[in-house]
Amino acid sequence: MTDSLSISTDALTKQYGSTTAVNDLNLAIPSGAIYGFLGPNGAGKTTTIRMLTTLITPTSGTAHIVGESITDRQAVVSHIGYLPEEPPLYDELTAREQLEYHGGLRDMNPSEIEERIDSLLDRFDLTTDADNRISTYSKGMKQKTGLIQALMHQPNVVILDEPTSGLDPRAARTVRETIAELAASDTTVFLSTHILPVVEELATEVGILYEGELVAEGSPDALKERMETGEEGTLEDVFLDVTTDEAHDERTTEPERTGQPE
Ligand SMILES: Nc1ncnc2c1ncn2[C@@H]1O[C@H](COP(=O)(O)OP(=O)(O)OP(=O)(O)O)[C@@H](O)[C@H]1O
Repeated sequence: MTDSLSISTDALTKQYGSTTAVNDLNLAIPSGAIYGFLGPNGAGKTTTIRMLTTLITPTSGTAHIVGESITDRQAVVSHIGYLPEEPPLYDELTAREQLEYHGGLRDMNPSEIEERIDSLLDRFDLTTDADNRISTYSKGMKQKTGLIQALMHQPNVVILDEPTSGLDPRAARTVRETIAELAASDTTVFLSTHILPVVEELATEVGILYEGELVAEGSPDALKERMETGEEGTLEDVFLDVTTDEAHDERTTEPERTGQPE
């Protein structure tokens, strides 16, 4: 069952002491989806991503990436490309060296490494700076290098945390186009961002997390319809509607009400 899904979680939960950062999360994301993962600050998005990328262990529950359990770090890591909020880069290297090093870690062959680096540097307008040290880069240039690093080994699942953060409008557009192309070639994109218009434009499915729980899920259109935001409604309206304590209280009492006659 989980084999047909790119990302699946079953009652995934993470507690830090008395704080439940992620509570009983169930996701079923098919291959080629662009899944917009939303939630206010502290909702549990990064914690979820860190579990999916095997960086932290769940307190309970399970998760699979392309059918591989997150308990099998090596298998999972071979399927994913991950861009965290702060890209993991060595400041003393140049972007080209960093990417060559990463390609080696990913067991890519040298000619494939050079080919992918050249084409991605070109796509993200980084060719002229590729042989300068990362320590001299702007935030946006580091972000682009991190993104190339996440994509260069052509993973099945790409997990992006605020991928357009710090990018100028042209670079941000390139990132959006790249995300759409990845999905068109059946790569699954798990996209966490606070920039809701990007999600509205790209996502096939959206999940909204609030206080560690998934409080709404569906296509952007379906969510807007369900929330009766009206024709002018946006994903932001849906987001603001479901991420309040009042909405949360209503939801938790809802099961008792649904069985009652009107
Ligand atoms: N290492 C940790 N130790 C203790 N508590 C933590 C730790 N990491 C996260 N938390 C707590 O878990 C909850 C979820 O945090 P998380 O970073 O996953 O949220 P987020 O949705 O990614 O937020 P943001 O949008 O601000 O990045 C918060 O209450 C946070 O304080």
